[in-house]
Amino acid sequence: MAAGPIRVTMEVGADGVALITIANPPVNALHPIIIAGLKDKYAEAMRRDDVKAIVLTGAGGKFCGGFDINVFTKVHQTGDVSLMPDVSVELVSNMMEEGKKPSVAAIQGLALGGGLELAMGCHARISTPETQLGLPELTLGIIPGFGGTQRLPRLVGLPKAIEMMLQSKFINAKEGKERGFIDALCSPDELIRISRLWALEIANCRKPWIKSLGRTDRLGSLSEARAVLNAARQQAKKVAPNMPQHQACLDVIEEGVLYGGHAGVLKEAKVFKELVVAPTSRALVHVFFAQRSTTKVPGVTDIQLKPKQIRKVAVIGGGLMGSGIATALLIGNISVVLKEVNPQFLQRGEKMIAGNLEGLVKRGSLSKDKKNKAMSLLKGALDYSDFKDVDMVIEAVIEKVPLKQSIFADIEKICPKHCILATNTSTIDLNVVGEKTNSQDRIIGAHFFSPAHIMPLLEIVRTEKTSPQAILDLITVGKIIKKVPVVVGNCTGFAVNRTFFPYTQGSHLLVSLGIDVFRIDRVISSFGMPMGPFQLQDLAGYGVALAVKDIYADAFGERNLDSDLVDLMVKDGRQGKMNGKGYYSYEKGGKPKPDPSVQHVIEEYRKRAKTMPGGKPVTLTDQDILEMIFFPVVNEACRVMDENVVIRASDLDIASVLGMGFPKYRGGLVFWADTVGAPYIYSKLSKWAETYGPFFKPSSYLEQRAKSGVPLSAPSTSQQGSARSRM
Ligand SMILES: C[C@H](O)CC(=O)SCCNC(=O)CCNC(=O)[C@H](O)C(C)(C)COP(=O)(O)OP(=O)(O)OC[C@H]1O[C@@H](n2cnc3c(N)ncnc32)[C@H](O)[C@@H]1OP(=O)(O)O
Repeated sequence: MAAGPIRVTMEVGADGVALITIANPPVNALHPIIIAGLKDKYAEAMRRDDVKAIVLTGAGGKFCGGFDINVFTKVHQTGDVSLMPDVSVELVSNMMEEGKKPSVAAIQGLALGGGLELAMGCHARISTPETQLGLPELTLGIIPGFGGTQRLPRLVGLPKAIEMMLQSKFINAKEGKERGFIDALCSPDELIRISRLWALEIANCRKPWIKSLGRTDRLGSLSEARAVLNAARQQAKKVAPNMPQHQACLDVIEEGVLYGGHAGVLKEAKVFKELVVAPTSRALVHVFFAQRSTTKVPGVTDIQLKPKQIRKVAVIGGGLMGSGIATALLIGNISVVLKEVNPQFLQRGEKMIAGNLEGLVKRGSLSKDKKNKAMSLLKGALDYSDFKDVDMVIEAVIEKVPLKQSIFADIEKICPKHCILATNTSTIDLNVVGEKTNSQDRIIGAHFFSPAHIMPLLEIVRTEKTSPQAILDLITVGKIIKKVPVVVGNCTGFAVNRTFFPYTQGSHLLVSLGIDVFRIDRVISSFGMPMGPFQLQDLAGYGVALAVKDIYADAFGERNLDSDLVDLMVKDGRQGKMNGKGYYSYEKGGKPKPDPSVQHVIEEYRKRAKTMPGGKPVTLTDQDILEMIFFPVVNEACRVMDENVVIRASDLDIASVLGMGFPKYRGGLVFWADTVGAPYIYSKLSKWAETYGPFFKPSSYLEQRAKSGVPLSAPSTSQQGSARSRM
């Protein structure tokens, strides 16, 4: 047993209770050392005559965050599934549940995944009320592997267990108690004492000695179980069509319903081993760690700076973005001054914020009390008098350079010296925004995605002059308001919009070649994007597309595709979802319907584009369509990495997943591209560049990676001193 922070300890009290404690900060993950320690201590406890009963708990106020996910990464790197220790049968079933002495789980903070499965192998569960309980394994592309698929349905009933596993929904211990899953609730101070007494009561037959796996009372009749499972299968087919773990989890649950818990546990172990090496698990485990590494920023988070407290933020502009940003800050308990130019606009902004908060209450993600508290932190303003003590300003006005420049010149004079001056611009160069100030070190981009109170990504844009303190402070605010911050360099479109500019343009090029708009959308949605590029354009509104057109043309030169499709749409009286008329037609409350009357606009576009070889539509497979849209995006991602706009490739994976809805189960854009392979992408792009022009021309980064066989995601050896670095 390791002597360091990773260890399992056992103390036997005079009462005859052995207290076994898991210690592996920060979440007591079940590292193989912990598993070995648990087996060791359980064996000892069973052997010793002075031990009558066992209490299992976690150190530092947390029970356990589940099996150590780092081990999955090792399995993925080596392909060696034997790195997974046998826990399900050997430890949980044989040593704990079937052990000759009773075990009680003393739960605090969280019991997730393998942690909750250990608790379910105990004969009773005592918990503090707010403890989070859940089996989130499916989010990692696997299923619970320590018996959870069998014990959870037996403890909370089939429908609730399926919801908790398939949707990875947590419940708190209070709800667990109502469902009979948790035996008693108590305060943290009382937890161990009460758990010890409970364990002794079981040992003395004064409380029931319950083995979860043998229970059937909560499973319902066979026909009821079948109906629940079938409904869940249909639902999974709809919401997770490309993810094998959902159907696999239901199959394993069904095995246990039909043939008993033990048979279910055996099938679970087999299926778990198959899934853990499958591509979905590789991708999702990659995303888990990638998401947590975005806030590790060299030169910022590793130089012992302390984040300043941000208590009050001014948001300039109460439009869609400004009010969304204000909403996110208010929910995070940060006071907001919302500044507008006239009372009408201010009122509209305040109304939008109230509406956003109300929407969250309706969805059940915000309590009424919290909504009222949030509203009480909001103050409207028509001038800068309330800016004297703000810690941060976020400007969210329309994308006009002179307007932004004059705002920044004004706020520099009024705000305190420590105040961070942030802009929510999605395209304009930050050096231009701050040109008329002497505060370049405090100027930073806080690029939220719409709707800002819901979308999880916060792109933090730094220039060469932005101070590490300003970056750290914005990262900290981002975390407080539950966003995933990704720090990127300053360039046109920053990381997300720049990488994805060919996404829309590629879809236009395909249309000009004669491919049907709705087929393109279907292919892209079946790949896993939330919607296709045309539906997305309808949703975003054509204003954005028109506003960035010239900016992209200037910045991207010959690889920019000049398309007038949107201009023609506008000329035809279409504004997308906004006026109910785009590529699709929209009725209130209804689903978007492909609009056949858009065809004449498309025909006109094709006539003008003259891209079809010999004037005839080209024939493409669905795979061609997918590749012709995504490979140019990967190509731009290569340039973004080459210029160090992102710190690491995995930041672009997270930005693509959270900012664009790239399917998480494909690991993000660059991870996916590496599974396809740089040589293949390079050869395809080269061929298309010859046929269709420079839009497809491979970047030198892609060419070099394709020829050297080095993955796209591997850090470049010359990264530090790159002359083109944007950091
Ligand atoms: C066989 C079994 O059925 C299989 C399993 O048990 S699979 C594992 C199931 N468990 C999970 O999926 C839980 C994963 N963890 C989480 O959801 C969240 O980390 C949490 C809710 C526990 C805590 O969240 P939060 O407080 O925001 O902290 P967060 O930044 O996520 O995590 C803190 C650190 O713990 C690490 N960590 C959390 N859970 C971990 C785990 N199960 N294994 C390894 N490391 C873990 C994180 O990587 C992070 O490390 P870092 O500081 O070096 O970046």
